Parts: sequence; C-alpha cells; structure tokens
Amino acid sequence: MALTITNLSKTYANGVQALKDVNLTIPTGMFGLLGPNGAGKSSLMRTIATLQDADSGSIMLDELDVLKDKDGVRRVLGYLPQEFGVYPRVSAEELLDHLAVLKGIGNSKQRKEIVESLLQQTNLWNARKKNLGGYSGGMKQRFGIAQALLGNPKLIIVDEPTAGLDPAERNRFHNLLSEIGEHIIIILSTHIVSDVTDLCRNMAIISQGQVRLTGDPLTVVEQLRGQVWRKLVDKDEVAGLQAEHHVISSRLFAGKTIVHVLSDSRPDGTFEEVNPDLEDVYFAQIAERKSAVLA
Ligand SMILES: Nc1ncnc2c1ncn2[C@@H]1O[C@H](COP(=O)(O)OP(=O)(O)OP(=O)(O)O)[C@@H](O)[C@H]1O
Repeated sequence: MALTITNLSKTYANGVQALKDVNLTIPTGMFGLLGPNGAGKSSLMRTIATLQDADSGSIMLDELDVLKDKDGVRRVLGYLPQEFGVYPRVSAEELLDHLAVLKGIGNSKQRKEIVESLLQQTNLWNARKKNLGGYSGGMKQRFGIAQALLGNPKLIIVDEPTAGLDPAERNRFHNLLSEIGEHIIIILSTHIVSDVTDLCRNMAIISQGQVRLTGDPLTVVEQLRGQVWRKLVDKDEVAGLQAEHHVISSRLFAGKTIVHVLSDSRPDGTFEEVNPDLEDVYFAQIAERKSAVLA
C-alpha cells in the first residue's frame, strides 16, 4: 500500500500559497513530515484527510482517488488533528462509544469489545470513567489515538501530536504509536525533529509549501557526513560567524554558544567535525531557505 501525492498545490483566499507542487510517495510504516510552523504541514494533512480541497494535483491511496472519493477515504482513515477538542464533561468510555457509533460500528456487543480494547491499548482503562476535562495533555492525546484507531484504519494521520507534552507523556505516546503496526500508513506531522528520529522509517522535510528532501533518516543523515563543523564561541561572536560561514544552527551550552556550520571542508583549524544528526539535516534545509529568502 502507498499514498501517492502528485503535483499538489493550494492557495488560500488570502493569497497565501500553502502547498506548491508537492510530490511525495508515502509507503506503509511510520512516515515523518517535518517542517517549521507555517510550512504547510496541516494544509497537507487536512487535504489528505478530505477536510479541504486542493487547487490542483492528485492524491491516490493505491487505487483510491482521495480527492474524489471522500467517503471511501473516510472509511479507511483515522485522524488526530492538531487541535483535538473533547467534550470535557463526558468520560473517555462514553465518548469513544459515541464516536464508534458515528464510525458505523452499530452492533453494541462488538462496540463494547472494541472500545474496551482501545482503552486498554492506549493505557486509559483505569481512567475510562473519568471526564475528559480532567485528563492531562498526554492522556488527551492518547485518547485522540484511541478514536483515530476506531474502525481499523489503513491510513492514520497525526498532526503535531507531541507539542506541549512533557518528556514522560511524549515517551508514552511514542511507544503507543510504534505499536500500531507496520502494515498501515501512519503520517506523523511535526516540527519536533526527535519525534521523527525516534519513530520514522521514512520522512520528508517541507518548508514554505515545498518538499525539500525525502528519504530514510539514516541515509539523509549519512549524506551530510563530512560537511558539518562546530565551534564553541561567545554569544557576541555569532553574528561575525554568520557573516562569514553558512551557519545552520546555534544553541546555548553552559553559557557559551555552539555553532554548527555547513561546509565541504573544515572552515579553519578552530572548527571540529560533527557527527551529523537529523537536526543538522533539518536545519541545513531550513537555513538554506532563510538565506535564499534574504538573498
Ligand atoms: N484557512 C487558511 N486561510 C488562509 N491561510 C491559511 C489557512 N490555513 C493556513 N494558512 C496559511 O498557510 C500557511 C501554511 O499553514 P499550515 O497550517 O498548513 O502550516 P503548518 O506547517 O501546519 O504550520 P503550523 O504548525 O503552524 O500549523 C501559513 O502561512 C498559514 O498562515
């Protein structure tokens, strides 16, 4: 099974072009769609989830035409949107049961079994009678996955699921996602690089509505080997370095600043080579865009 996106474009009524000729092939397993705020991730996710139309292009889930056969897509889709609202005065068990009815699971005995098993799977069984208004952010997100799993979806979309979760909740959420299975397509849209590093076998980086890079994380990281260099400097030296080098990131460390620079060879003897990681890949793509915009 594969989701194939071809020449997809979308401009909103206010003139913002959120998607520019997007081409992507997404195989089964967990796929990371990584990009900064405003990159177009949610626009793409909402289009795949049949919640908004594109101006041009096509999306196919194998033989299923996603942009035309919306009912067909909805039957096989599980969606956890960026803003997942819950009814605060309803328990998890009640709301999941209600959503199961809406999904077309009419047989009450079967529904009870499904609801129970999803509450177990998402580790919410002990909190099933509790009103959702009293759930923590992590519990709400796990509930979001429980509802997305209703009806055995073949395609699951989770939009920015770990933003705002503390490390323990994020870890729990990761474990849950990684257990869902290899045989369906799960698209994880995020601006958090380590979500993709930890979970995804394939990925794409999107910025300003365009796909900048696709591949598997290990390979794209390996392609950057020998090109990333670092230097520990005082904060007031950073601007000078930026003027002279292709700085892809700078972050504070013990009161100093670690600067990562992209260069085919060691810029000078004061730089040391970095073992690149996915953050370097990401920042290299994003920084290129920034310099392209500034130029
Ligand atoms: N309904 C809309 N009408 C007009 N512009 C929109 C609309 N939705 C999104 N945009 C704009 O389209 C661009 C892409 O937004 P989108 O929400 O798809 O990005 P994103 O990568 O999901 O970012 P974020 O994580 O901030 O939601 C942004 O410039 C945004 O302001």
